[in-house]
Amino acid sequence: MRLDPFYLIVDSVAWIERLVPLGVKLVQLRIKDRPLSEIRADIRRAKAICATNGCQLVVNDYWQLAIEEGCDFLHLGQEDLAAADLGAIRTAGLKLGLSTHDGAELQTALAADPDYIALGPIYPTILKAMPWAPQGLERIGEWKAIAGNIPLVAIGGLTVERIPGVFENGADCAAVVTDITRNPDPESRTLEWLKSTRRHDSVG
Ligand SMILES: Cc1ncc(COP(=O)(O)OP(=O)(O)O)c(N)n1
Ligand SMILES: Cc1nc(C(=O)O)sc1CCOP(=O)(O)O
Ligand SMILES: [Mg+2]
Repeated sequence: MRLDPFYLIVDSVAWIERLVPLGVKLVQLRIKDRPLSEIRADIRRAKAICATNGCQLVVNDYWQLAIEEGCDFLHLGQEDLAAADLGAIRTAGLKLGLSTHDGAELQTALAADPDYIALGPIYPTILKAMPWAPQGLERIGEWKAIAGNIPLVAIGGLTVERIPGVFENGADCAAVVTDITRNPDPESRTLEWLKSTRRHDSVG
């Protein structure tokens, strides 16, 4: 499966409305701590915006809502995966991306036959507290050698300046939150990400 090399992750549909029309082709809606009714409404709206803009929407965590709302791509962490009904997810035709942070998690992820594997945090992240030390760039190559044809997403502390390193070490895709959402000019930063990642698109 081909994955766009630029993976934007945001915490509201307002960000999707603002940034996806700039040319983003892969976006994750990662909402935390909001009522289910609001998350459902945001998923519905995000789905419509993404369809209009030819962008792949990935829903984080909320696998039942993703099924009920007819979405087609889901991201789960290891704890999410343990609590989810993988059969129901596959029956619904959802593609599935999985987080990994160590070798055991990579084996668990591979056993679930994912559509991509994410490795992180590559660098320190300010988004959330993480028990794992930064993986560093070399770990990307180790993961790619094991993951083979499964697309590999690098995540955690990535910036425009750090893009070349992750692709040179074997990542297929670079995911980002704060380098864009906490930038004083998120639109311009998104355009910089689009420009810098495009040259790493295996399709061209
Ligand atoms: C592309 C991508 N990679 C990793 C994560 C993290 O997922 P998870 O470990 O479940 O943590 P939360 O994002 O749910 O806090 C991700 N969301 N996306
Ligand atoms: C949500 C998330 N998951 C990670 C993992 O390693 O699984 S790192 C991360 C945060 C990514 O945000 P930023 O680009 O701001 O560092
Ligand atoms: Mg999760």
